[in-house]
Amino acid sequence: MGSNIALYVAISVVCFAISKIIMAVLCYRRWKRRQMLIQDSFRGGKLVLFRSPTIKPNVFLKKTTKLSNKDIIGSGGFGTVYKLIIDDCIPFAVKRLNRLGGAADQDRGFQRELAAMGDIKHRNVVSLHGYYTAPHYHLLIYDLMPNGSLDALLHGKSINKMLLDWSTRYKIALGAARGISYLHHDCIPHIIHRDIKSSNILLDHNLEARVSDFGLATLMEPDKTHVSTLVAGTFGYLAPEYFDTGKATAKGDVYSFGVVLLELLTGKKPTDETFIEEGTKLVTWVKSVVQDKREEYEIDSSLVDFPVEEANNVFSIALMCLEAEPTNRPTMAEVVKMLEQIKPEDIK
Ligand SMILES: Nc1ncnc2c1ncn2[C@@H]1O[C@H](COP(=O)(O)OP(=O)(O)OP(=O)(O)O)[C@@H](O)[C@H]1O
Repeated sequence: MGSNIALYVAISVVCFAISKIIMAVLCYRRWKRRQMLIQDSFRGGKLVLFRSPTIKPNVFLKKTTKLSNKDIIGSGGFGTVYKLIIDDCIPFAVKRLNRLGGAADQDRGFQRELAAMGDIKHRNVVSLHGYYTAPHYHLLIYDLMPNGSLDALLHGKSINKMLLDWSTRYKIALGAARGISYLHHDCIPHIIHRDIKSSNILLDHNLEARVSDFGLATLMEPDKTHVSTLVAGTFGYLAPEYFDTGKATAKGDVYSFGVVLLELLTGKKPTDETFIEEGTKLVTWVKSVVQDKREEYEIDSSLVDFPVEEANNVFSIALMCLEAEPTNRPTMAEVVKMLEQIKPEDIK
């Protein structure tokens, strides 16, 4: 009897171990299939594509390594961004990062991070298609967002601002909130963006928001990230506690998102003198606007026709996000729910 039990236990343990090994092999094979690696012996680099089976890797490699100044669409604290068109019709944005001369194991960490970023797929997050790594630089390959950044639309040429009517602004706010909420709550491990701002909210052909640059702050060495940055993040968007602790948190992202909401509502930059007049902090300013019921008068003057109650509700959400005490701020999942309640008929 006793020996029968021992036999059953042994068989169960062996079956369990075999099933785990089979699962691991299947996962590895699936992962291998999803990643395509091409060695570039000419430049001593390699191209890794996560999920672009329709594109011939050699065409990709040739075009990616031939980008020039005429292809530049912008530049930021991390590097220069180029437009890359494959087969005359498939557009990508390629971000060039200068290498920090890291050791081989640092490089492996970098590549692991990129592979994890490549796994992230959400309609409000800019997808990473792959990367090219060479001795002196890295190239990150993203979807190209044809309508550029929210920052450029809001604060660039005034003609562009006409695209941003009230329902578009609401759609952008909700989309960006969903993208950040996905990074915070649904990605394993959870991702803190660390640099939420209007120039990192890009817009697709339907003016749907896509959060970009997630993970970059952690990929790059802190002191190499941004000129206007204390450690990571951008002045005007940083939560007050960050100046004391230097620690990036999900509630810090919530604060930065509150600043973006204010930008959408008022059309002003977070560094606008209205917000910093005589030492007035952003949160104090919003609080006084909401308490004195002045929201309507602070709305962007280029918004001629908008539902006042909806705008007031967005103001109140911004105020909650900008609470000085991080624990008093809502989570991004709660922000999404509150925004959805403003226009329940519009929710898709
Ligand atoms: N995937 C993309 N599609 C279209 N344009 C993009 C894309 N990624 C970046 N850009 C544009 O390239 C420019 C530089 O972007 P980048 O992210 O390097 O800098 P930034 O966000 O302005 O500043 P920072 O580096 O401080 O985050 C911006 O004008 C941005 O709109």
